Amino acid sequence: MQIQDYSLVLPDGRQLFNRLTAEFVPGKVNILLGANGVGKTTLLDLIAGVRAGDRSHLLGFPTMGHIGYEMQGAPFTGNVTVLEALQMMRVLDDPAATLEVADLPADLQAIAHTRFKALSGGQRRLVLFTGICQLRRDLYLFDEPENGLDLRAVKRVMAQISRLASSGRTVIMTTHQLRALPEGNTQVLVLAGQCIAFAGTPAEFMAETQTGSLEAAYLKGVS
Ligand SMILES: Nc1ncnc2c1ncn2[C@@H]1O[C@H](COP(=O)(O)OP(=O)(O)OP(=O)(O)O)[C@@H](O)[C@H]1O
Repeated sequence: MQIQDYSLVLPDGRQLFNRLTAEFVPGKVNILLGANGVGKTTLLDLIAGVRAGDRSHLLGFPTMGHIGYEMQGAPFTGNVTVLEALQMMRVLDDPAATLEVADLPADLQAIAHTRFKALSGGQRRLVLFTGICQLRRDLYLFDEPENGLDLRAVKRVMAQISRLASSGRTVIMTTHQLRALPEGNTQVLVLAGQCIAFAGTPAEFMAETQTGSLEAAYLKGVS
């Protein structure tokens, strides 16, 4: 899955991408890093097809119906319960599917009948994440999936993302939290200077920047 030679100028005249080329490795967690405002969400929106753009620069990506995208923000109205929200997402794949409280991850069972308007921000994110993961998709896009989650929830989310990749699905995620990344098969892509400034394994990133941690590599790599 590749983006080739993609340039984008924003409506206010700022150039966001300049001949950006990126390769996302199938069956891996591809972790997109970069400073605030550098264009990570814009790239995910483009891949997902929720942002208009010249798609001739996108090669090998599945079509929209085969992509699961956890965007920032919750797409449900306040009166929908957690169980109803997950049920609604589940029928996207299988109209006859039913969901019981016992089918939910342990951390969501206790709030299964709570309405969205009564959930915390982190709980809303967890519901949305869980709903996306229960869909069978070839490509999953997660935009800062750890955002607002407590440490235990972050571990569950990252473990689930690792499982998606080890089951052969491709994941592209953005994050600002380098201390809690998915384990296993990961590739780091650093978006800086309007293009992908580095792509490789976390170990290669540290070797290239001659640093001993991913945080140090990031700070050196994007400067
Ligand atoms: N609706 C919009 N209209 C105009 N400009 C926008 C819009 N949304 C985003 N931008 C601009 O596009 C640029 C990239 O935004 P984007 O959300 O992709 O960055 P990001 O790398 O995901 O940032 P962050 O890490 O803060 O989430 C920013 O400079 C932002 O000002």
